[in-house]
Amino acid sequence: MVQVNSTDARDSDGWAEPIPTALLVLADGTVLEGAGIGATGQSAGEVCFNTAMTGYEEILTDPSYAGQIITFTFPHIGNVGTNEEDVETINLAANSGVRGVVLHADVTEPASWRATRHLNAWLASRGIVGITGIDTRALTALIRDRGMPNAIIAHAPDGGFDIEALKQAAAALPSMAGLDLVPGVTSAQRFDWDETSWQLGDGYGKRGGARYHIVAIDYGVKRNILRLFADRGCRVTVVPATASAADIMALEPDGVFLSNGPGDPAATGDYSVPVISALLDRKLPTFGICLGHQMLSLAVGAKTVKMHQGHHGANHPVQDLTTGKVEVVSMNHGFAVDRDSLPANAKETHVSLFDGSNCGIALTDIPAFSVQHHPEASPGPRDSHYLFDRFIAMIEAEKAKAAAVPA
Ligand SMILES: NC(=O)CC[C@H](N)C(=O)O
Repeated sequence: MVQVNSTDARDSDGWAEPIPTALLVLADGTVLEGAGIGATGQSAGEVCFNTAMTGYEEILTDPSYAGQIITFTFPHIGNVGTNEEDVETINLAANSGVRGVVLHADVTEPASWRATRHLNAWLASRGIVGITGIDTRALTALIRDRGMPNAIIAHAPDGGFDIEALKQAAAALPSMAGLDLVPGVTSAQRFDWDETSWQLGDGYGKRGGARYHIVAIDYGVKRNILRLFADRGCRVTVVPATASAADIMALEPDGVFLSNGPGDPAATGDYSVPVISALLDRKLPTFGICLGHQMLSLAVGAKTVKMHQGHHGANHPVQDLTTGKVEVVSMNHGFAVDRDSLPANAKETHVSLFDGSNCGIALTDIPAFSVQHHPEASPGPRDSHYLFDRFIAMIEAEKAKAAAVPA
């Protein structure tokens, strides 16, 4: 059984007998014992592993992780504490993302001038249940062998658990396949975004004049995506996932952005595909990231499939087939576009060098492209920032074409 350092209970001989104060109960009945951190209580999700060595706060606030429990393979989670600035979700009031955190070591003490809070207190304040003392290497190996299991994560400081009830609850959890989790994370209202990237000494900035207007459909958007548009002189209007094509066209966008987000892309098809198809008919420049990439692919008739172990990390090699260049990227997805289902007008542009899965498409007859990875790099390497410039260049080219057409 795993080593725990939890409640300091002593038996009659005076020996410390650690009582597990948290459990991770997998759907197959496996019970992993550890010490609770963060919020008390229990929550449920699909367990994935994330190999990123930096950026746990951005990961823990990425709405794409709704419905999932993250096992971090890096051993120093907590080392830079937490702050108010690195939150990625738009929805500050609640934890609309990850359902739980699994660590091997205790939370590392923070050592960063930007830290305002210890990770443990921050997790509790956001209602995120966590467990430490887990053999994360063994859990990662299990996920590699058997795929991402459903689980219940439970934290009770007095160690009082009804293990049979937890096993039953874990076994009864629905598969992530078929789950539409966008309604739980999308914004309720339309809003404007003008914040630009963080600079040492200045913090976040504000956009000056605007060159282009981007309408971003919020399926669970991350802040840094919006900042990278603002950095490039774009006025950004964020609209809820329920916005119609007519609502979006009424805003007169120069380009449309399809955001990242949680859950099974195919389960959103009833509302995402008709809107995206209608926008594609208008030949508006369109750019999608992650869930947005999967939705653009669905809109042109391709299929998505559930992956065995998914891709979650900040160190994944992806090749841009249009230039031949390899970029190291941030990844977070459990579904993938089936390249064999791509129609003739969708060209594969990016491919994962880990497993060969599809990582990007561009349409040949419409100015639209999308990628599976996270070019916003928050967290992660900045190799893929060029995709935002590629999108701006696409908007410019379309404007030049329209201007060249004789009236
Ligand atoms: N980051 C994302 O947008 C994730 C997309 C989708 N929910 C998946 O798991 O594949």
